[in-house]
This record gives sequence, structure tokens and C-alpha cells, in this order.
Amino acid sequence: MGLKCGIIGLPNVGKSTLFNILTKGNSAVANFPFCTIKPNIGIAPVFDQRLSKLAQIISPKKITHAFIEFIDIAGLVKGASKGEGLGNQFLSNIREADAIVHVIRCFKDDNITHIYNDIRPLQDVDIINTELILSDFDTCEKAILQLQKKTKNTNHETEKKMNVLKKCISHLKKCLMLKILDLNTDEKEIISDLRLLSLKPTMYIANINEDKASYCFLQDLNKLAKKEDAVVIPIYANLELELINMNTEEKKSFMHEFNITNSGLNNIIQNSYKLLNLITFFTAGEKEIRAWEILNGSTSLQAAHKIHSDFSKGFIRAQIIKYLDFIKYKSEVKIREIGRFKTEGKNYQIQDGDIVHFLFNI
Ligand SMILES: Nc1ncnc2c1ncn2[C@@H]1O[C@H](COP(=O)(O)OP(=O)(O)OP(=O)(O)O)[C@@H](O)[C@H]1O
Ligand SMILES: [Mg+2]
Repeated sequence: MGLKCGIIGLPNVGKSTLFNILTKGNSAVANFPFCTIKPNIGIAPVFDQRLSKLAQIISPKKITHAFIEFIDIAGLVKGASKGEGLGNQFLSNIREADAIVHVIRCFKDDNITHIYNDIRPLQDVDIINTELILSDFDTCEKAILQLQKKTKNTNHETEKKMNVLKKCISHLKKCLMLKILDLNTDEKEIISDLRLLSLKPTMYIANINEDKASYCFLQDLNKLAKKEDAVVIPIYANLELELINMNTEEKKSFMHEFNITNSGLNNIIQNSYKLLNLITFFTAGEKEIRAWEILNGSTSLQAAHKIHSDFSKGFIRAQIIKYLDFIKYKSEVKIREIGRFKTEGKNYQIQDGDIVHFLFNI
């Protein structure tokens, strides 16, 4: 399976509601903490206007969007890293995620239980982030112990790893997220097997309602996120869930009635795509135009494998047309004539917007 975003937060803050909006899923939503226990996995299509522009020229029978996976994870509470609430097991669900979507309750509603009976978004963020930090502290300590056991055969590699782990430990001791520690690519790679939680790219989702208080909560959250260079996306999770099954007309009047100008949904999906460091390439034919998500930096051989293992096994070459060229000249023949049709080998690095045709022999 592909790269995944894990949806985390305190219990009963709207995580499953958001998951259902994103994936059209049916995770149980209810007004009580720990409604979700087993993690649910769903996929969300990534809408890309370029697909419809390509379709206007090619008129394919089918259009397929790229997609990303979301995992709806159980709520975390204070002490989760020490087994409180649903505890450690759920931290390990977060470990599987490649990026984090952190939902924060930013609405007042006496009918909806808050686990600490207090709507204070910054405090809520702090509780969750502290658990991630404590869990990382444990993980790093264990990794250090393991390395020490191997001291007999200390080599350059273990020494390097030990140094990075010690650097992490002294940062975590200050109760700071590893995301803001200055680690270079090499150092990050050395500890990548640990899948440290506070190192994962994160975005904050402010779950709001129409009450004025939501606006103030959102401001607080924006200030915090600025320090971390993270994005905050506000969403009316409850209302958006109602929008899902409406037709366009109904949606319009509903949004007008509740004064929602812009659905946050697409914004969340686009930002998740960025957090996962994905780019899009296209395959285009009369049968189907399809957008494919792939990790930034992937080669044409990896892109071929994404479509089918036969494509990579028998890979000969990749023919590349740039999306903007195709939109401008509208024909492969024309693009060949002006010399912008490229043939690349297996090490070519795929660029966002490449339209790729693989030649293979099997
Ligand atoms: N923006 C909102 N305004 C008002 N109520 C909301 C909003 N978002 C969600 N809710 C309500 O909050 C309750 C909890 O929602 P949900 O089950 O999605 O939370 P959760 O974070 O998944 O909880 P758990 O951790 O227990 O799995 C539900 O009753 C839901 O309808
Ligand atoms: Mg839930």
C-alpha cells in the first residue's frame, strides 16, 4: 500500500467525522470518548484540475484520480505513552503513518463531551504532542540500550547512530518535538527505522462551528503553528459531513445558510499530499486518463513499477511529454516536431505533471 496520513487527537474531538468526510467512509461517530478503538483505513481521491483539462483534449472513456490513504486512530490521552487510556497500542498505530493530521476541538458545545471538560485548544495540542515526545524518548532510549549491547563490534555506523540518538534524547528532554531539531538528511536517514512520532510532518485541523469562540480558538492555533512552520486548516466537520450526500444545488444553499464560503476538505487533501511529499504523473490514452501519486524524487523505473510490476521488469524506456506542452500544442505529433518529446531511461527523475508512456518488453 501507499503512504498514509494518520488522524490523531484527543478522544471525541471529531477525528472519525473528519475521516468519514475525507474517505466517504463509515467510521463510527458518536458523542463519547474512545468510540474508535480499531484503526480504520480509507482512501481519498486527490482532485486535480489538470485531469479535466487533459480530458478535454483526449476525451477518454474513464478518468481516475490519484489517491491517498488516511487512518482513523483512537484518541490519545495524558499518559498514553505509559499505557493510560488506550495507551501504547495506539501510539504504534501512529508509528505506521507517514504524516500526521492532528485534529483539535475548536468549538464550544455543551452537548459534546470534552474529556477534560475544558475547551482549550493549545492545552489539547500540548497534551498530544507531549505524549508523542515521551514515546519518542522511550524509543530512543531503547535504541541506545540495544546499540550498547552491541559494543563489542562497535563500528563507524553504530557510533554515528549513537550520536544522532543522543542528540535526539537531549532535545526530547526539553520536551520539544523532533521536527524542530536541526537534523540533516543523513541524520534523519540513520534513525528512519525508528519511525519517530514527533518527527513526522504534521498539519493541524481546527474543528470549528459557527460560534464566535471558534474564531478566537483558531487564532490561538495559528500562532502556535507559525512557530512550527505548520499549516492550520479550519473545518466545520459536522456540517461538512452533512454536505457529502447533497447534490450541487443543495450544497450551495446549505453553504449559504451556514455562511461557509469554502470547503476545507480539498485543502486538507492537497496539504496531506504535500506533507507526504508526493507528486503526480499522468498516463493518458483514449481508454483512460489517470493521475498517479508517487514520492518526489522517484525514477521512471519506480513509476513503471507503480503501474504494474511487468512494466518495470521489462522496462525499455519512458516517453515523456510535459503537461503544459500537451495543453498548449494538443498533439503528440506537434510536440515531437518542436523537439519537446523526450525519451528517457530508467534513472530519469519523474517531474510533477509528466505525462508518461512506458515502453516495455515481457
Ligand atoms: N464541528 C463540530 N461541531 C459540533 N459537533 C461536532 C463537530 N465535529 C464533531 N462533532 C461531534 O463530536 C462527537 C465526536 O465525534 P467523533 O466520533 O468524530 O470524534 P472522535 O475524535 O473520532 O472520537 P473517538 O476518539 O471517541 O473515536 C460526535 O457527536 C460528532 O457529531
Ligand atoms: Mg473516532
